[in-house]
Amino acid sequence: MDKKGILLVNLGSPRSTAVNDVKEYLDEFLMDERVIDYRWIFRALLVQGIILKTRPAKSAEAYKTVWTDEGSPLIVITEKIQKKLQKLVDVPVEIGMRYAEPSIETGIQKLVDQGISEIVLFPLYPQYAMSTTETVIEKAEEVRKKKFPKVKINYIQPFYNRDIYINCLAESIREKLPEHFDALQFSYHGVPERHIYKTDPTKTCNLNDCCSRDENPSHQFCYRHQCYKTTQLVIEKLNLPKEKTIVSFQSRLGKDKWIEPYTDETLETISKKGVKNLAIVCPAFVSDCLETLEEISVEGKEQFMHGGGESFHYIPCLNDEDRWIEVVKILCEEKLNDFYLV
Ligand SMILES: C=CC1=C(C)c2cc3[nH]c(cc4nc(cc5[nH]c(cc1n2)c(C)c5CCC(=O)O)C(CCC(=O)O)=C4C)c(C)c3C=C
Ligand SMILES: [Fe+2]
Ligand SMILES: [Fe+2]
Repeated sequence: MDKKGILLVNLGSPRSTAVNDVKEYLDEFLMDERVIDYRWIFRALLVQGIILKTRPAKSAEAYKTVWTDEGSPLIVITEKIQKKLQKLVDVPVEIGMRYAEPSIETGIQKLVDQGISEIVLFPLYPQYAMSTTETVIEKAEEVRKKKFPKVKINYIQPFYNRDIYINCLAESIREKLPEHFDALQFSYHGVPERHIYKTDPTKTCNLNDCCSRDENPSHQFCYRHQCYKTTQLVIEKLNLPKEKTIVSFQSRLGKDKWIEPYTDETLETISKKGVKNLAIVCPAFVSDCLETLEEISVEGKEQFMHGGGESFHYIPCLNDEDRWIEVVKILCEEKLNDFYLV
């Protein structure tokens, strides 16, 4: 029988906080046509001609504030997830990053070196976007066809609305919520509006009321809907009144219109609406990273306090919590079993 293995795929981080390493990482990341989706020549002009001239130095400073002795939080946490999962399953588990090292190719190679020919690949993103799940699958397929044509890969689909995930996220939030808070904010990574229009096969999403409708064929590829759905399901589990919750989108880049409302603008203004004590969680990320530890916990806190806020409580990602590892195990096992059905 063919030997099976698991590859956990996360976004990836620079090799170090040196400006040149950050530049190399941003170059690979932003030249991905599913991240900056302009024609190659315009993408190259924007990324190499403008962004990479100034951003690497600024981002390197930001990375220095979150970097640990073991390395980038995102990589270190993904390794911890791998180690804990490995204790629970009887097939080899490796990790791969969409950008930089250890790459998806390195991860598949490590599995192949152990005699594995059937891989369950888990993109560690709850919600679908062309810059999340889609780019991971595209890259893995490119690598598979070029280097490992005999290997079969079974992909785990976005799990933003799965009961086991929602229960896990809700319990994790419940444990970490402070006793008193005026609102719980769900801040998701943003994407340009154009990405959502582009990936909507039904061309019906208007990025407005339709994202919060219960049934709509566009939802399968609508990142904004999936973020709202995760939020709705979690607040139902937590029994929170909807008025005590806020959804927003963070980490804009460039001049395009990104999905709204924007986290930074929300943080600066909500105290005027009576939110003085805020709890905030970032469910687009399963592991803490630059975007949560710096952009939200540090910059976001400053924005909120500057706007008149009184207390700011950041709720960490699921990281390597045991209940989350259990969910990862169940989702992987479903796909491992799929191989037996084919
Ligand atoms: C969680 C899902 C993510 C989506 C969707 C996403 C889209 C997206 N990101 C950029 C630009 C940048 N993102 C950066 C960091 C970053 N992004 C994600 C996740 C998503 N990105 C993570 C987990 C991280 C942190 C990585 C780490 O090492 O900790 C960065 C780099 C940092 C910086 O310079 O600010 C950029 C740039 C775009 C343009 C985009 C959608 C089109
Ligand atoms: Fe990002
Ligand atoms: Fe939508």
